Amino acid sequence: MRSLLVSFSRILFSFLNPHGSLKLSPASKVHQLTLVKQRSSSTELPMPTDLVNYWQGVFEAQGVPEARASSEYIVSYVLEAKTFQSLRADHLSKPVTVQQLFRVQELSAQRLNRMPIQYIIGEWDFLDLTLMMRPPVFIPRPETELLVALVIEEFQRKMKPRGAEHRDLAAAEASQYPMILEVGCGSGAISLSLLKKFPKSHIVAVDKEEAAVSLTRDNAIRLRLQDRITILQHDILANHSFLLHHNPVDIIVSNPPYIFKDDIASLAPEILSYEDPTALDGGEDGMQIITGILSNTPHFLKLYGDVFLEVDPRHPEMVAEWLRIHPDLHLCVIATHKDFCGKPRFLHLQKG
Ligand SMILES: C[S@@+](CC[C@H](N)C(=O)[O-])C[C@H]1O[C@@H](n2cnc3c(N)ncnc32)[C@H](O)[C@@H]1O
Repeated sequence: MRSLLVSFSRILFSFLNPHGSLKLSPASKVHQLTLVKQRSSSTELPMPTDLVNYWQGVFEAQGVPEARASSEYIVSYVLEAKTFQSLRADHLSKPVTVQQLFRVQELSAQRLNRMPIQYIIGEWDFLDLTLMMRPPVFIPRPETELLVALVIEEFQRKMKPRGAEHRDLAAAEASQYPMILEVGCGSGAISLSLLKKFPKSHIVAVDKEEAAVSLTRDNAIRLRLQDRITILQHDILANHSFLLHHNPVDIIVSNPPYIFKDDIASLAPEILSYEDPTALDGGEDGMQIITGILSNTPHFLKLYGDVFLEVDPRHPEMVAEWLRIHPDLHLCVIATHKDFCGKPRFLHLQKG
């Protein structure tokens, strides 16, 4: 019994010191003793639930946000399950292996360095898609799912024209396989979700960054959607010659970089240290890419075409003001939609 305790303590010691420099709080030390006591009577390796509890304690002690969720994601990933809840009973009822224990330690050390969990496990769900994630490409946020839902709603509304709303039959038919341009595709979350929903659509997805273009391409291939998407590395603020080969589109959609320059420094360490600043920084007033997109609508967008944008809650008024001094664009704000927190987050504009 004594040798069992000693060997488990050794394993535990190394797994308690993922950095060597990590200082554990007194609470974690108490937890360490409890864990040894609980497990030493049966086996020298911890059970998955003990491991989750343990790393949750370490993350909490070190001020890592979403400590429980982070710990559960890491342990379930190492045990090859999507979520901790989906782990089968036979997994939960036997101790982890030494390899699994060290893999959890390795990934947890990354989390202690504030790497987002999405980069650690290398994938993330967006609507009904599982997308690969790679730093520094922007990690899709839950509110962007609402942006996609708005685009889908608008398509579906146009597919069922009635009475006075029925502009013309050709437009209604075209809306069944709309041509779409996404500016700033990142991991491909928006474009690929729309392609999945609209099996006849074609999308042109552009991004300034090579890492984003390459990740969108890899995700498109993984989801077998590569035949209906044209992915281009392009800066929307540069000339638009890239679109000379493409017809104007029915829809432009974008979740552009829209953070005000002064707000960038106050973002969480997860974002500041790992995500590409190009994906976030919208310039002094957060409007740089937004106005870049709107200024290009004469070249990109069909008459009666729609623009859907995710923006900062201060932007809807600023965009309306900006459009007042750019009447030549013939764009009008159709609606502003709120996010989960009730903040004005999405703009629907139309050309006509
Ligand atoms: C907030 S991220 C959105 C990514 C993805 N659409 C999503 O919602 O998860 C903004 C994206 O715009 C790209 N971007 C920034 N400036 C750009 C520009 N001038 N032209 C094209 N893309 C740009 C960034 O590289 C980044 O991938």
